Amino acid sequence: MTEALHHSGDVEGPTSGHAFAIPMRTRFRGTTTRHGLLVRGAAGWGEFSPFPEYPPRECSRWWAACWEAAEVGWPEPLRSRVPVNVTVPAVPPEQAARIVAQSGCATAKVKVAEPGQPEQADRERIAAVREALGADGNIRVDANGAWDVDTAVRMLGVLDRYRLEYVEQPCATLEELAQVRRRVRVPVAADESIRRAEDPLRVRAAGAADIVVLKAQPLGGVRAALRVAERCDLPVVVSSAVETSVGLAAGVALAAALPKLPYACGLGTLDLLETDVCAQPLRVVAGHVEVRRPEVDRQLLAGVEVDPQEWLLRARQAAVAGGGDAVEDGR
Ligand SMILES: O=C(O)CCC(=O)C1=CC=C[C@@H](O)[C@@H]1C(=O)O
Ligand SMILES: [Mg+2]
Repeated sequence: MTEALHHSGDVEGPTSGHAFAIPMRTRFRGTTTRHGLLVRGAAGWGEFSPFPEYPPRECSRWWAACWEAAEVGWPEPLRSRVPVNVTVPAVPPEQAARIVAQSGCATAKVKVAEPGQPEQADRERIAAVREALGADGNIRVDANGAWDVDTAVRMLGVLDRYRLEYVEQPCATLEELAQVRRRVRVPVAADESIRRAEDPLRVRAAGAADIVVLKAQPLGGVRAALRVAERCDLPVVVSSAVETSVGLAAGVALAAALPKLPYACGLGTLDLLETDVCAQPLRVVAGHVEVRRPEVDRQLLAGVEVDPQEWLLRARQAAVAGGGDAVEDGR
């Protein structure tokens, strides 16, 4: 595919691109289809795939990441492969155990506090994951900010019987994270408080986290995420935004460029999608993902392609809302 990214500069966004709709193997983050836009620029393919409810101002960082991938490229890698965790959605215990057993990963990140599910479902899922991982495996849980402080303290007391590596975003606000940190043994990782914040750096001043979750697309690209890591000066873990191999390649480039990688990365999410747009997808092999940049396969893309107009408009609105951040963030 040879077309370049047709755009009137990064401040006005793309005039051409390929929108996709890919079914998911299991419901994750409240959806069963992953949507987004792929654009081809001088440096390669970029993915713009903010979640549907995000407003243009928040999507501006997602556009900056896409622009960096398509027009600028990424920093040189420090490693040739990155360790990854398996991602376990809010599924029944038997299915959770199967996902872990088939993954080849030594670390599992398990969704808990799923809206509409009883607390017992979390206890059963974590018990099954511990059984499947064995005593030496690492288990981290992600509540996506759904608990209040008292519920977080109580639930972490129960779930830590299975020995938790850390809890991701137990509550919604920095203040609540800081309160939970003072009351539980389990380390606290900030995710939404980083990627959805006007100022991701407030997390350190608030004493709200032991660990910072870095997602390349939501933070504005690889270089922007590296700057957040440097300024937060806390241990970091890289995680995806459940992208195709195009978007995942940015997360892999981020994990490859970090000086230290103390935690397995949440970059094994291609398995959540029924299919991909690359003939050599960034799949997990022996608990790792290779550091490389897969090419888009035209036939695979055609199989999931949808009308791009809505997504081109969304990307242009994000670019305008960013007002040129892409240039600053992308270089
Ligand atoms: O970190 C992982 O294991 C996979 C990525 C992942 O869990 C998420 C990706 C994007 C949004 C959320 O649904 C979720 C997260 O909160 O980290
Ligand atoms: Mg999270």
